[in-house]
Amino acid sequence: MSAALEVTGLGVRYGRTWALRDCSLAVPGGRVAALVGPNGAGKTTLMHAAVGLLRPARGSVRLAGAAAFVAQDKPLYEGFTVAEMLGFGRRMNARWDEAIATDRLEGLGIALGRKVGGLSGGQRAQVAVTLALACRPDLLVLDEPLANLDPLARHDVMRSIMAEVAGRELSVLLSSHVVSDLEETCDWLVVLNGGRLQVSGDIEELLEGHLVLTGPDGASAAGTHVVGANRTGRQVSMLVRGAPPADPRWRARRPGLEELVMGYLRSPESAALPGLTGVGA
Ligand SMILES: Nc1ncnc2c1ncn2[C@@H]1O[C@H](COP(=O)(O)OP(=O)(O)OP(=O)(O)O)[C@@H](O)[C@H]1O
Repeated sequence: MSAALEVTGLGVRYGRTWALRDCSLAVPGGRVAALVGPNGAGKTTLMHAAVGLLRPARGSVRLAGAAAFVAQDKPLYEGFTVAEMLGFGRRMNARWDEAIATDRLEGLGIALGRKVGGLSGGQRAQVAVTLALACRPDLLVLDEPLANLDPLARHDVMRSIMAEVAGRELSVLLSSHVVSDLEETCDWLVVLNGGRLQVSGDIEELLEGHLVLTGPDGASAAGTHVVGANRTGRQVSMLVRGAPPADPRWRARRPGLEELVMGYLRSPESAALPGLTGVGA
């Protein structure tokens, strides 16, 4: 399948400060891509550039179709009813599909007559996602859709997004600070750190292409690519890419998604991008 989103040599700056530099990535169609990184990494900036809300200083963005964007603060009119929000969406979007919106809200048990201001955080997130889906996007871009939601609501929102991806030709790019929320749902990982792209790839291939090694300080790491290392007393724990080193004192296991992300974020100079050995595109 061709790329749902292709970003080439992207550079964005606010005044004199570069928020994104030399960012190139491609998210294949039909994927749910997680965009993670610390505060100020450039996630919102990348999303804004992807959906055309800002013009990059350098590089280009290519989308396979139409994109819909849900901003971080889920802008909804407090005084409107849900039905009035749908009316607003209908008037603003030529591609609007009313049945998508009403069926989804009915399935979620959100009555059209409810005032937006009286909805819970989870219900507001669901209404915002519904408004975006009713525009029949090919790419749904969600900036921290799970922020301020309790664990149950986070799970419900992610599960409902998964159901949409399974039911139609849709790709999703969503940012989050809580990596554990993404593990079940996302199959593509993009890590940004300090305005630079560190990781872009298929999550399964990334996890299979890395190992966590633990062993005594002084064990040789020759023959492997070290992403980052942690020392506790005389023990060393390392995230490595590719084959394990020959030294038999190492114990090796596969990393979890959070360990992989943390390993890269702690070592901003490391990168796992298509074309590097041991990492799938
Ligand atoms: N409108 C703006 N004017 C000036 N600087 C900005 C503006 N928007 C973002 N920045 C800066 O650009 C950098 C990237 O910001 P961005 O909001 O894209 O990061 P983020 O990864 O989404 O952060 P967070 O996780 O905190 O939402 C930061 O250093 C931020 O201060």
